[in-house]
Amino acid sequence: MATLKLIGLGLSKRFLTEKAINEIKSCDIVLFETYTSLSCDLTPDFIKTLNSNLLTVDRKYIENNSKEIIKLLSEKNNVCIVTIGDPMIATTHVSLIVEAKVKGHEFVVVPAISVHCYIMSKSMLSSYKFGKSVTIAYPYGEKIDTTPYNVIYDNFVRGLHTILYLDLKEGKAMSAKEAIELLIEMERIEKKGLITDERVIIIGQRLGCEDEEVVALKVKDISNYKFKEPPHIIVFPTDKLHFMEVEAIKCLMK
Ligand SMILES: C[S@@+](CC[C@H](N)C(=O)[O-])C[C@H]1O[C@@H](n2cnc3c(N)ncnc32)[C@H](O)[C@@H]1O
Repeated sequence: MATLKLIGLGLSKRFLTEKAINEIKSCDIVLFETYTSLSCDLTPDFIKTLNSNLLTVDRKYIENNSKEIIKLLSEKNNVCIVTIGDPMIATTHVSLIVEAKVKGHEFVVVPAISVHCYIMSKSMLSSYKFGKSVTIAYPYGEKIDTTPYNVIYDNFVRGLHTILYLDLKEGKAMSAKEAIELLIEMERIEKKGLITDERVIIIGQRLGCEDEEVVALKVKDISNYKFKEPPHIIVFPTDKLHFMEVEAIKCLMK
């Protein structure tokens, strides 16, 4: 019997906890999954300085190789899967824990600062008023899936804010500008009046890094705004704002 550990790294080196460092050092095998998020400085080379027995793994490895991971555990290796951000927020590794537990292994989850709570905090909006989150994905061929638009709309009319994660596909991270262009396309299809020139959204760029930036912008000003390199995340606020939320957004306006 061995232990499967899901370890969160936080957003950057500055947010790596002592607990995560000690757990990584104690693993027999470290699998660094690099496909659910990205960081300015948490690289495989850096994690190797904590534990040299590291393998960088992609979605295919994690999703198709659960047998390999269970085999490593059966050979009495403590296996650690390390993830940027929190290992359980907007990632899907829980099935590995369930499989390991069924086979008689132990598990440990090491939480970490997630981009989800980081942007909630930096947006200064009421944490009680966030609805379902959604990912804006690159279109599949010509087809634009308007699910994100409808999730935002449902939250919006219920007085709830929406966190928008942006797609990460084959190493390419979607920018806030690309995401807004897709939402404008979705508005052309759905026509519910959600995405207008005057609508204000909040954009977090490179959160947790030295050069992070959180700004509120009107949709009409996005095309001329000089964004930093991704990763980016968006908060789409409802228009049913508390007066203090109105003031908070003014503090972020460019
Ligand atoms: C699917 S979420 C994974 C979240 C991760 N499990 C966590 O808890 O932080 C990844 C997306 O969040 C956003 N993101 C992640 N890190 C970010 C950062 N440091 N700054 C801005 N956005 C970020 C990007 O849109 C990225 O594609």
